[in-house]
Amino acid sequence: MASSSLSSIYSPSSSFKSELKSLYKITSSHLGSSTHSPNNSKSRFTVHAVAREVSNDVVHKLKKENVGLEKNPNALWKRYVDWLYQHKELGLYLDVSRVGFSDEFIEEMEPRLQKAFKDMEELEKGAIANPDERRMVGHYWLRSPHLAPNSFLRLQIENTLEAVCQFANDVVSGKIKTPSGSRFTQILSVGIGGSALGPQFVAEALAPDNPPLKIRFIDNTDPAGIDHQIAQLGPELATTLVIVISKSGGTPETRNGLLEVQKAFREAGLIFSKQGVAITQENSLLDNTARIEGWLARFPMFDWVGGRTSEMSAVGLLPAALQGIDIREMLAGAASMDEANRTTVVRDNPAALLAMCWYWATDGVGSKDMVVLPYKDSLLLFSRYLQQLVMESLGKEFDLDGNRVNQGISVYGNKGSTDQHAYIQQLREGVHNFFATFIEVLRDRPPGHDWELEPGVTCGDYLFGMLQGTRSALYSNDRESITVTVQEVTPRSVGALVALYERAVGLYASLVNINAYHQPGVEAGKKAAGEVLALQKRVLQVLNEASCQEPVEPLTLDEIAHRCHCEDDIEMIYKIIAHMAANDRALIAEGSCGSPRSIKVYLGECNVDELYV
Ligand SMILES: O=P(O)(O)OC[C@H]1O[C@](O)(CO)[C@@H](O)[C@@H]1O
Repeated sequence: MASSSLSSIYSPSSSFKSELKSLYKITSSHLGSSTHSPNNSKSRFTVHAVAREVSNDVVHKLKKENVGLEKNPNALWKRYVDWLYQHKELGLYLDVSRVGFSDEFIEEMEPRLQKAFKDMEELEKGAIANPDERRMVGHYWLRSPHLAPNSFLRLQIENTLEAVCQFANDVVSGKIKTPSGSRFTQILSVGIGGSALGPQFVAEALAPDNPPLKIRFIDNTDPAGIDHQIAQLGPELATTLVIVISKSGGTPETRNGLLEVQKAFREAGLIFSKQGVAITQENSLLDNTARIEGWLARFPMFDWVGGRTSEMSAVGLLPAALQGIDIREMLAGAASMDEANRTTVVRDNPAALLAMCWYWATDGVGSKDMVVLPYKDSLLLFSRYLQQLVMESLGKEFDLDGNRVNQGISVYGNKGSTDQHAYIQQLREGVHNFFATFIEVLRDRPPGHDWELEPGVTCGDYLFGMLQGTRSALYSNDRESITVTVQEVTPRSVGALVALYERAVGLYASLVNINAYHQPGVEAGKKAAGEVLALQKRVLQVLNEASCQEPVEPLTLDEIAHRCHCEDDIEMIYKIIAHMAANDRALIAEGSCGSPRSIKVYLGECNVDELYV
């Protein structure tokens, strides 16, 4: 695992380090001050107060015995080399040396990790790994179809990939044209959550400067946001391929986005169906709509692929291919990473190393947040992508045995070094409630484009220095970090990163005994939103009746609540009225929204048709 060639790259005695001292306040305040002082209470690794006894008894005990992170440079260098994971073919390294796990902890975790490997093996063989929804979990087959548990699934995957490639080629080459006979120039992707975050991340990371088709996203039900995207397209709406992505085919935000886009098409005199593509489960509402309306194309989303792990399905592959991104390379990178992650030797398994470090750092109960800091602009959206992957997978109320555990790990981050000028101050010196993950990219620019902005120093050297400096600065103050290094941002390395984190999440879920593949908590918010909209309809009906009277009868909030038989919902009724008034859909006859008890409301128009509904 240890690479001798890396030692020169990462040499702790590099003279460049001293030059960095002047670069950044936080960095300069500590570099060189690395004396180990086990009795110094400031450097003690304190156990987070909320660590519970559920699954973290081992880590809790071991951390208490651990008096501080290793600070001796020689011992640290040894730890670095001993634990460095390298995937030669992918050019990917994983450094966990700045996480303070002890040998005893490794020993204690070994059987748990072996159990997690076994769970993963069963999952890959087609076990019902999502017991609540009685579903298989097959995102790993998407990049290795031969591993699918039967030939039907294998063919489904292969045929879909073939269809995606064919369709993308035909659109890019101009064989498939717009109704007016010109080439497609833009993609408008409509989807939310896992049906948006992967494509957004990959577009930002990999789309060339001048892609064959440029991509835009509608990932919300914010009317102003939708208007903005459509306005930005302007006359190019006529050459826009609209890809509507929804696994369930019934997500309200996505449906609204579609209806808004279809309206824009009608107003522009365009035929939506000739430019619309659906990616969804067979026979979903969206699938049936697309089929009945005769959309340009439909691609399947499989029951056994979750939204947040769908980047290697048609969801991620079609938009990527249309932007000229080599999707077979993405798949190959993911497949190689999966292969590496199948070893049961923990040290050689990067996903297991990540899961183990998360367990250590968060006491196995999410007591610390994961701050993800890619030092590369094109990887900006990686942290956002990981936020859903990790939090929707691990944030669970109950474990697999029905115990209330309230698990999860919070994820946030944007990019370095930008964030150094925003919140790194708190990370180094403030509340100690996180561990960091640095994502490092060794290649700064394509070959032949670099130049020295100072003698011997390039712009990329500064970025490198900021990363190394921040890592050191955090560590010297007992803040743990993981570093994932890739040579370059390529389709292959991006595929590998996606696969690495998908597997780490799956293994961690086994360690803490939860179902990573369902999301029951999301339903509560969706249900409540539905109830608000139902209440709004009743309020409108009551207001309409009063507004149709001669003379019009403005109503107080109490009167509205009473007539709706919803006295307990008066606060929500007030919010509905305030929202409608702000959008000129309800008129305030007396008082103002600032003093709820004073207002009297009516509708500007009486709708007789609605009176007896
Ligand atoms: O692809 P769909 O079915 O529209 O769902 C979008 C997102 O909504 C969620 O179901 C959560 O509400 C996510 O898991 C999913 O990625």
